[in-house]
Amino acid sequence: MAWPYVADDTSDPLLAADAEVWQPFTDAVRELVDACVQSDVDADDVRAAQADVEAALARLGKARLSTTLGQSGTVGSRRRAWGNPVIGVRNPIAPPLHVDSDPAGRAWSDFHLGPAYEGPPGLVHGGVVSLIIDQVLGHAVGAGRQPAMTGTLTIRYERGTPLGDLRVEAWVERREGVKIHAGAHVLGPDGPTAVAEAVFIVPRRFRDQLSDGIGAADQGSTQG
Ligand SMILES: CCCCC/C=C\C/C=C\C/C=C\C/C=C\CCCC(=O)SCCNC(=O)CCNC(=O)[C@H](O)C(C)(C)COP(=O)(O)OP(=O)(O)OC[C@H]1O[C@@H](n2cnc3c(N)ncnc32)[C@H](O)[C@@H]1OP(=O)(O)O
Repeated sequence: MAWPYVADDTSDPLLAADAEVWQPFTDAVRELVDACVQSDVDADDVRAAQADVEAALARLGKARLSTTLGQSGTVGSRRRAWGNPVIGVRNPIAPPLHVDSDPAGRAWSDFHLGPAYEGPPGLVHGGVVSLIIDQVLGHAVGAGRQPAMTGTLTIRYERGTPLGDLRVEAWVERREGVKIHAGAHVLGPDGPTAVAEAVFIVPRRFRDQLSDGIGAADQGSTQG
């Protein structure tokens, strides 16, 4: 199977200009989602707001991409992740996270989760915790420029993760051929709330393209 992205020739300045248009719009839709789960207005206001949203939908629906955003972007550019549900600049489902990483295989992010991510009362939905951990693990593994996918992800929920300000950290522990073992945790105000172990796999279809790095000596723990 070929590389899953359809590269285009959009320049970085054009992408940046595009992001400046879409970022504020996405932020506004995200606020709309928050209003949807928290507003306490009466039925007339809800119906009027619905008509406004339907008008916006009609305007946006005038043109549509023929592929998903993830497929249509240029490899190596920010656009590839614009639809991503954790970091995507065009996805209001994304909190969004800004993830930092280093070449040693560490990744981390300080982020905020509001009521749209609630599971148990006042706490983050466990699936959302998993979503965020998976993404940031992907950055830790991807920092070594390995095209790897999550093979197995095990999460131990130590205690409820409170809505609000949180931090996630992930690290590559070791490599065994095409398998990359990594760890992660989510930190709340009282310490770790969820601790994860993962095995990422360099998919069969990418192995031939990767002669460097794969099967290299163990990297050792890089937990910060
Ligand atoms: C893929 C394109 C990625 C390109 C990325 C490029 C650069 C990266 C840069 C930045 C990245 C930044 C952020 C990343 C963003 C987000 C991260 C989110 C990650 C995800 O959200 S990703 C979606 C969920 N993920 C899946 O959708 C996987 C579905 N699945 C498969 O696509 C296959 O199933 C696969 C590939 C897993 C294996 O298939 P395969 O054919 O390549 O494997 P094969 O049989 O050859 O096994 C070889 C050795 O791996 C062992 N092994 C096999 N499977 C295993 C498993 N599941 N767990 C543990 N070990 C496993 C065997 O036991 C054997 O081990 P041994 O050699 O010791 O016997």
